[in-house]
Amino acid sequence: MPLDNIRKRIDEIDQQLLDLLNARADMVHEVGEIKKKEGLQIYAPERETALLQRLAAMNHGRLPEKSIRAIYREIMSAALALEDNLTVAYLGPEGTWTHQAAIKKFGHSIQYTAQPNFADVFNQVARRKAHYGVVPIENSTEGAVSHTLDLFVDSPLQICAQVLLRIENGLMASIPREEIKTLYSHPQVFGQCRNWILRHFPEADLVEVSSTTKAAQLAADKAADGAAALGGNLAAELHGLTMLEESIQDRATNTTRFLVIGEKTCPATGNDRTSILFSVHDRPGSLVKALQAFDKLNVNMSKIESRPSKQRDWEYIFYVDLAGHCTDQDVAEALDELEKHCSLVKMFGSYPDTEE
Ligand SMILES: O=C(O)C(=O)C[C@]1(C(=O)O)C=C[C@@H](O)C=C1
Repeated sequence: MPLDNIRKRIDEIDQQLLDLLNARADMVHEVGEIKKKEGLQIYAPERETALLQRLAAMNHGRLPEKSIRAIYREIMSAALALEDNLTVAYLGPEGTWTHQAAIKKFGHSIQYTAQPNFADVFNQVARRKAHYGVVPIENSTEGAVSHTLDLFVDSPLQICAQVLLRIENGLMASIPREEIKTLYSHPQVFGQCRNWILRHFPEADLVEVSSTTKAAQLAADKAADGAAALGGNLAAELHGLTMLEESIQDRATNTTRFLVIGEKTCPATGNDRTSILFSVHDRPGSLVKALQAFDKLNVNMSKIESRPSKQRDWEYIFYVDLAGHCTDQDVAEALDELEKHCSLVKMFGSYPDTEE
């Protein structure tokens, strides 16, 4: 077919697509009205998971699953913006990895509000200034983000979804590599790039700052003093820096898991994860007995962390992730059993155990 004819055909298909997208938007508007009337959550991760799985199974065309997911992420983002002026708080400033994780989960049509620290992300959601919040919880190289864990102890908020993001850090600056004397970055990023720093900049001063975007800003402002930053592409772009070296993290698969927090948790999808915290009585064997609850009911524990309780010295809170949903019979029974051995048990969410 000649090029002009093909383009004419594309124009016709686009017209059909647009009509269909608007027909979908009409239905989404109705869903929004029902949700408002019945006080249901606007964001429905369980529905999104089912929809994406169904589309992947149905798709026999030329488009790869990755592209279908990206297109539908934006279609659902537009839907969320239509149903309500959906607002998501994240650990800012703009350009941080958390910002990128939030966009990966909620797309470009909704509103975002950058917060200066973790506590403010929780507060914005608890005070209903934002519908949801996005915070990092653990990195595959550096481990737990303890600040986030601590905030769950007293928070009424629940986890409703997770996002996994591959973290590719680079060296960015506006000066040549030989002039670099100081490296700015977030402590987690220094941890993720520890060996690379030792190999390439053993003499440099390392200065920890609150975010990679802040680090990029300082690298731009203090270039004359030999400043550079470690962080992602978006932070470099925002502050007009050049990426002098990409992908400098010690592990190529370096990934951070982020959580979406809101007022309610998510219904079961068949592939879920449940996050709880507990503390045990100060008696011999009590931690072992508590953990045996999971073994007894054959519930897989995918993670355990401990943090000081901050109530009494040498008293700890344990954070555990379980495979399954809190409404699954085995998980529910294991939690009942756990309660018998603990001074405190708190469930803070069951959500789809997505791989991205
Ligand atoms: O089905 C819903 O509950 C909707 O709100 C619609 C829709 C969609 O676009 O399909 C939009 C957002 C939700 O997170 C899930 C699905």
